[in-house]
Amino acid sequence: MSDVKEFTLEEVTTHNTKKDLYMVIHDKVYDCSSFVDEHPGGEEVLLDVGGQDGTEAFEDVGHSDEAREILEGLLVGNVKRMPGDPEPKSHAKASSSSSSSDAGSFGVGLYAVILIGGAIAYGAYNYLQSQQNQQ
Ligand code: HEM
Repeated sequence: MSDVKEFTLEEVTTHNTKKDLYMVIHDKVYDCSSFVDEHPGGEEVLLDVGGQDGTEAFEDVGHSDEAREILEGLLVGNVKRMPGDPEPKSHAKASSSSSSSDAGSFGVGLYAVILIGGAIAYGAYNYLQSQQNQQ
């Protein structure tokens, strides 16, 4: 795709039939018409978000890298935001990155607790052993 076009959200909404199916994902416009029949998740779900912002639907499924590669091949342009257009749906992206960082800090915290707990247990064991040896 050498010529990257710009589409307003209004233009995208007109492409909402099986034969002419556009979808917005992360503020880019994809022409899914050729892929509808091949979609492993079925055509229904694609038709549901046809002409709309499918970012959340796409991200919620947790599509593979392969799916993202296919998506790149379907790219036809960028979204041109007009005043009054809804905000880009970056929800899924933002929440997944924040939740993964939450999970990350929780993981580190848990790791620290296990390490410190282990160290205390080891110390207590050594202490008891030395007490026993003294008797
Ligand atoms: C043009 C956009 C899309 C492309 C290129 C695409 C591509 C794919 C691919 C390649 C798979 C196979 C599994 C994987 O590799 O992740 C898949 C599975 C799936 N997709 Fe999509 N998808 C798109 C949009 C959507 C949307 C908007 C939905 C809405 C919910 C959706 C729902 C699903 C579901 C539910 C599966 C799982 C099917 C199963 O494992 O039984 N997909 N998709």
